[in-house]
Amino acid sequence: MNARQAALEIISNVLKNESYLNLECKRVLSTGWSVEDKRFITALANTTIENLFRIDYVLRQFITAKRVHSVILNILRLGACQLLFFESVPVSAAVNESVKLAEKSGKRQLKGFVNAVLRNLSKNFGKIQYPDRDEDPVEYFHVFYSYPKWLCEKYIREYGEEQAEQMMSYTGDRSLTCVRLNRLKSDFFPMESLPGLYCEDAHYIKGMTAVDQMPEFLEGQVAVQGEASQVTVCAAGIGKTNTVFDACAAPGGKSAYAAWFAREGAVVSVELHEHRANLMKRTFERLGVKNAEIHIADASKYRDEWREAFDVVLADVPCSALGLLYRKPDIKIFKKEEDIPELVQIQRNILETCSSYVKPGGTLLYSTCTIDRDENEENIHDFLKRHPEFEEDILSPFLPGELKERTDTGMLQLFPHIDSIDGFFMARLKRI
Ligand SMILES: C[S@@+](CC[C@H](N)C(=O)[O-])C[C@H]1O[C@@H](n2cnc3c(N)ncnc32)[C@H](O)[C@@H]1O
Repeated sequence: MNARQAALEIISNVLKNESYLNLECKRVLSTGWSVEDKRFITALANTTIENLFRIDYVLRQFITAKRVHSVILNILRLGACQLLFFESVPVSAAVNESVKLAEKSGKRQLKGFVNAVLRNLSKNFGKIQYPDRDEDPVEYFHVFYSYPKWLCEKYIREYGEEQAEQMMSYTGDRSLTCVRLNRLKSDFFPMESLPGLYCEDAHYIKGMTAVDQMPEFLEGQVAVQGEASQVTVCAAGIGKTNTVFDACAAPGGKSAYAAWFAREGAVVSVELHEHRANLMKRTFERLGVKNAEIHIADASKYRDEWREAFDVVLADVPCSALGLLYRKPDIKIFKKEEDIPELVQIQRNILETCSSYVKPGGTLLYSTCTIDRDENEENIHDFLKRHPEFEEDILSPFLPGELKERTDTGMLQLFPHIDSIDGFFMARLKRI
């Protein structure tokens, strides 16, 4: 298998099975590729998925056939992606390798078609038409930034055109991976890195294609954890002897960090799905977490044994993950507007149940990795209206570094294009 065949397998599986792009990349890249190949395959698969609506829009200007076989369409998508976004790939390589890919995929008879479409595209770059931005900004954003129309409408409505465009055009630096120093195993960061933007324990490693193969990862000195997720745990203000309840805990990133803060206390980590709870068990073993106990359970179902038992309750609820779109572009393709009301209901049920586990005087930290007012601020307003025993607790004393300046309330919405980290939301509530 060559690099383009690998990219074809990745995007075909993602688009056909709605499987996660990062997991498909990991699976296909797990065997015998050079570092250069890994980088190229990852970049090609990611860029194609990230720009899928735009690539399809451009291709439609060069395809006259009514229907195109799915394998050929995916080959054309990869070819067009190289022509549009990969300056380092010569036009001849993008076209010829796509033609070869058609043959290798058993579609010899369509080699001429692939050649004609891509050659035509390469000769007519200047004539590619995009929707008119002034006439139809939603259509323009949808095509140009490859965002689903419902989300373009929502962000323009809620944030205005200028900020919506900044949100959609942000890509971050894909060569950096954020990891956390695991102080349970090491007092100093064991490898070359760039410092975190806000958190003391956050470090960025450059150009690493498989962090989970590094000895420092396998030995548990570092944990792969985005900086926004680390900020969320800091925002909970967990003390050394605290008892902590983590309602939606797998794969265990926040629980493991909480276990360090509460190193003379205890953590209860609840997860609905057994296979994800197993991932968390392995995370804890690797990181040397000994004070966290795993329960496979539905956090929205009340358990009397946990009533008013915890100093800190983390409710890092399942969400639409819109704050991760800049680095997980497959979410843009598959997330539907209709998914949100159901998520809101799940989030409210979990928040409702888990709030009763907070001791009087204790803290409830609600968080999501999304930018959606219904799942974030609206859930908190609804909760506070019905629970006078809770009040917003000012976040800034608990936030690291410059984030202290980002809010003067108990809530904070982070934005990738403003804060250069994932678009998390957090709300800190105190039980009176
Ligand atoms: C956003 S992820 C949590 C990430 C985790 N807190 C971390 O930092 O690694 C949400 C998790 O909640 C789990 N989940 C979904 N519904 C749940 C429920 N009703 N009770 C408990 N866990 C649930 C999902 O399986 C998923 O693992």
